[in-house]
Amino acid sequence: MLWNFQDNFVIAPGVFNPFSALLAKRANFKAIYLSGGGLTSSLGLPDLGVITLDEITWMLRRITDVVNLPIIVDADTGFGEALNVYRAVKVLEKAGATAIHIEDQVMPKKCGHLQGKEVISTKEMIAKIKAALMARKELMIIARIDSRGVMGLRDAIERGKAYVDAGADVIFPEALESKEEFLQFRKEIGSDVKLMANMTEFGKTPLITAEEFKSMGYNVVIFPVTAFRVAAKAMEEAYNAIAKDGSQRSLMGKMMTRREQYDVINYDFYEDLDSSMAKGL
Ligand SMILES: C[C@](O)(C(=O)O)[C@H](CC(=O)O)C(=O)O
Ligand SMILES: [Mg+2]
Repeated sequence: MLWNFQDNFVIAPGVFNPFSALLAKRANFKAIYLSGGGLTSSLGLPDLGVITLDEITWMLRRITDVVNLPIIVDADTGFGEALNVYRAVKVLEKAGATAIHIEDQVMPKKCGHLQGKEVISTKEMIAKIKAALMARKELMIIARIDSRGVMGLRDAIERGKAYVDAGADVIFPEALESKEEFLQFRKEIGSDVKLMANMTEFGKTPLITAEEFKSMGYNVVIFPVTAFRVAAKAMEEAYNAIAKDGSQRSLMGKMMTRREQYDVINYDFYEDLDSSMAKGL
């Protein structure tokens, strides 16, 4: 689905499968974010660039099959060099991505909020951005800068300017460490550049609200792994309770009911379709 930037400010919560995406839509979000961190964890894998283009595309297709919302896709480093970025953009756009972000880390990439990251040169990243622009039809290209934790804020700002000059549609300064840094980044990059912020937990960025990001002039804010982390804790509790009590009695009040679950997946539509088929329509 095409991006509608008319609002000029969008909150995109992270999703990691179609069910989570359906829940985000029911909560009235106008866009969603397919998180590499959430997806890899749900596969029992680390977010170190070990999943393939095919794997994320498969999940993107499953999500866009059932949820009609703009979706930003985490394309990590673009699955290789500029040539791989070119192909990734073709494939992800065809599978329904509205925007993708590619980041300037070397492989193996890491979560942007961890220590020990390394970045590629500005020149190499510009080649990736240009390849992405050549490949896209309408997909938005978000350039993620991972250098704040490696070379400092000044380097991140300079990269931001260079990525804008290369034609990136949106700039994503990763893992800034305070509101002051977000403000300084906005000030120095200029008011006409679209900016995305990442409000992940347990990382380098303190908790900042969407409203605060909006007032600091950011255009998109993602909450990439929040729902996954809450769900993970709830699942852990459920397994432990069953293991301990041999019963789910203590969990009943915490569950989505069967009715609610079926409403999310539009169950009745399929039942009705089946019965009208049986009656010959
Ligand atoms: C935004 C992110 O790229 C993601 O994959 O969701 C991660 C989030 C996280 O690990 O908390 C990131 O690198 O910040
Ligand atoms: Mg990621």
